[in-house]
Amino acid sequence: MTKAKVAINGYGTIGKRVADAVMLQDDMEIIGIAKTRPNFETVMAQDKGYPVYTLADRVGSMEEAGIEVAGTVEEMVEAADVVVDCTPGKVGVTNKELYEKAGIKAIWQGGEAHELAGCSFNAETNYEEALGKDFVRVVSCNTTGLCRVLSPLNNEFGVKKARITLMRRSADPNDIKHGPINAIVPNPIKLPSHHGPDVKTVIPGIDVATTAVKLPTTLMHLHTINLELEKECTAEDVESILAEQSRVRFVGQGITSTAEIMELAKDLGRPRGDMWENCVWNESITMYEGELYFFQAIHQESDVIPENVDAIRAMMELESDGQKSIAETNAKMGI
Ligand SMILES: NC(=O)C1=CN([C@@H]2O[C@H](COP(=O)(O)OP(=O)(O)OC[C@H]3O[C@@H](n4cnc5c(N)ncnc54)[C@H](OP(=O)(O)O)[C@@H]3O)[C@@H](O)[C@H]2O)C=CC1
Ligand SMILES: O=C(OP(=O)(O)O)[C@H](O)COP(=O)(O)O
Repeated sequence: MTKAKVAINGYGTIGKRVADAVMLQDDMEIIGIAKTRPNFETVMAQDKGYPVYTLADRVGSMEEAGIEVAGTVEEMVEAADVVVDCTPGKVGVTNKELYEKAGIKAIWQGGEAHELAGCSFNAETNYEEALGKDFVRVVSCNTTGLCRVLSPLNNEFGVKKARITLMRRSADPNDIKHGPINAIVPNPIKLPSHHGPDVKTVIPGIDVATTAVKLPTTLMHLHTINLELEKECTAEDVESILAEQSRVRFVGQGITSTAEIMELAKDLGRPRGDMWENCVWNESITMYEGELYFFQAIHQESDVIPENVDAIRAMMELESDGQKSIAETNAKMGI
């Protein structure tokens, strides 16, 4: 089988994880990664055998630091079928012209606007929409977590109204620049937050509104979900629909916090301690005065990784059936 040639532009939190997940698949491979600086992540990429590319004016500084440079970012995209842009939010938009010029497909992340790609993606919800597309955006970690539960519940019971509060980790564990360290910050202060409108780019027409605050934690986001449903149902009915979702994991057995979920991920032997699935406390699933409530936690560093793999498969038309792609990605990653 000819494998799809994948380039990763931006090898940080998301980029390095996408690279490793792609290499686990049979139908795609990494042909290069791009970094701007010769730091430990660049050295690790080289040690793993990924050809390292960089910006044209950074070749010298990379080589001085002992990195073997395979070429410029322009040369990397020329050699690829599809580039996964994992540069920081709002940087990705500046690369569109480069990808168009090279005539290759591109995937952006949730830090970019929907309009950049015109197709916002969540594998469980709209895999088929991305088939053969040139440009796709994998929605942000929180939006991915919301789509994974709202989509099946909407299909089964009809979501009349969704009102969701997101408690966001304020920075990733390796991030030494962002806070707060000792405060709770309404963010954004203007409501609603971007997540509700973002969900609508994947599930058109759904009535969803979100508010968000940032907390002094780095581990995971936590959502309080409140839904009014069209069809009458019990908490058990909801639990059985969520139990069928391969990227939703029920947590209990003494797990009362995001910290214990991260410990579970390490105990499972997951690479980097990643938790790719939404973690729903099934004990929290409650029907109260006719409305549904539950809590879920989202590992921001890793939940979008299998979605990027599925997006590549759809855009490259390696698999036309979304459920088959999800099953393949899950099997290879160990979900
Ligand atoms: N972190 C998260 O929790 C999540 C992030 N996202 C989204 O994923 C995207 C990437 O975020 P994340 O991985 O956290 O970001 P990081 O800051 O961890 O990584 C960004 C990478 O891009 C590189 N980079 C910076 N500037 C450029 C440039 N001009 N050209 C090429 N590469 C560049 C950096 O390299 P260098 O160090 O060499 O400068 C770094 O490797 C964003 O859109 C974000 O919103 C989505 C879900 C979750
Ligand atoms: O995609 C994410 O969050 P989001 O769903 O709140 O936009 C990531 O956690 C990155 O968010 P950040 O912009 O707070 O670094």
